[in-house]
Amino acid sequence: MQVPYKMNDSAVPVITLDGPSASGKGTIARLASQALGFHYLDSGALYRLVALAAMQANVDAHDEQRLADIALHLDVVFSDTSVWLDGKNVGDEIRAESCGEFASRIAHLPALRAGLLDRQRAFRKPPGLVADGRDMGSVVFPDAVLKIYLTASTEERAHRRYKQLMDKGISANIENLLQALRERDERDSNRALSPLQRSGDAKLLDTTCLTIEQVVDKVLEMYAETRDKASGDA
Ligand SMILES: Nc1ncnc2c1ncn2[C@@H]1O[C@H](COP(=O)(O)OP(=O)(O)OP(=O)(O)O)[C@@H](O)[C@H]1O
Ligand SMILES: Nc1ccn([C@H]2C[C@H](O)[C@@H](COP(=O)(O)O)O2)c(=O)n1
Repeated sequence: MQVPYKMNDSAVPVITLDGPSASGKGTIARLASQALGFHYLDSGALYRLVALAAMQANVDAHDEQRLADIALHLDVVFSDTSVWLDGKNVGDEIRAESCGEFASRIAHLPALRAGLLDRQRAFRKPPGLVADGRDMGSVVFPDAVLKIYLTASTEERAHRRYKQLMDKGISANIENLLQALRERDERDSNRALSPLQRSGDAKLLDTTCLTIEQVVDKVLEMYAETRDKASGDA
């Protein structure tokens, strides 16, 4: 397990991107982190890894103690191109819709979320971090210098996911994807703990009509404005 950066965490800038499924959080967070030379945290991947490990061990979605135990003891390595669980490349397996669905069904459990907290915070290392998920700005990094709520219409998100699956040679049906996205949004937004919601201090970025490049530019612009303001205030 990684050792959290302890000296003065608050000196390490964090940009958070929270939002619904298939809004583009992962794509944008990764590209923005590369542009800034920052570290990148895909928090959804951690929930998916717990889901995958649980499915492989036939753990019930209601067995909070065992799921929390899995979360605490995940043997995971992130590389630039993939994710390794117990020494096995599971990059494709965790991206499966079934894995995302199971992750969403277990993500409401308090002990599981608590079990992933330190692991997520350990990604905060100099020179900075871009983190994407559902509760990055509200719970995991409440002192982030820039919080963005990234979204797009449900239809556009379903279209993006459809194209993503087709490009990978996985057959999909747009109506089923729409339905699955609506159910996932509903579940992620209505749980009691750390629900997906735009917090008051998060900037809204609706990407429905924007290209990936335009969204990345917007995020970098917002970060530059935040830094300019901070140096003006100092
Ligand atoms: N602005 C955009 N315009 C067009 N396509 C986009 C845009 N942003 C992202 N995409 C595409 O949409 C798909 C979904 O993006 P991505 O996987 O980054 O979403 P996500 O929010 O991280 O999803 P999840 O929460 O399910 O992990 C990808 O194929 C990505 O290339
Ligand atoms: N910060 C997070 C990240 C993810 N989850 C849960 C809810 C999602 O539906 C699921 C999969 O995430 P994705 O890879 O689609 O971003 O994991 C969460 O509760 N909190």
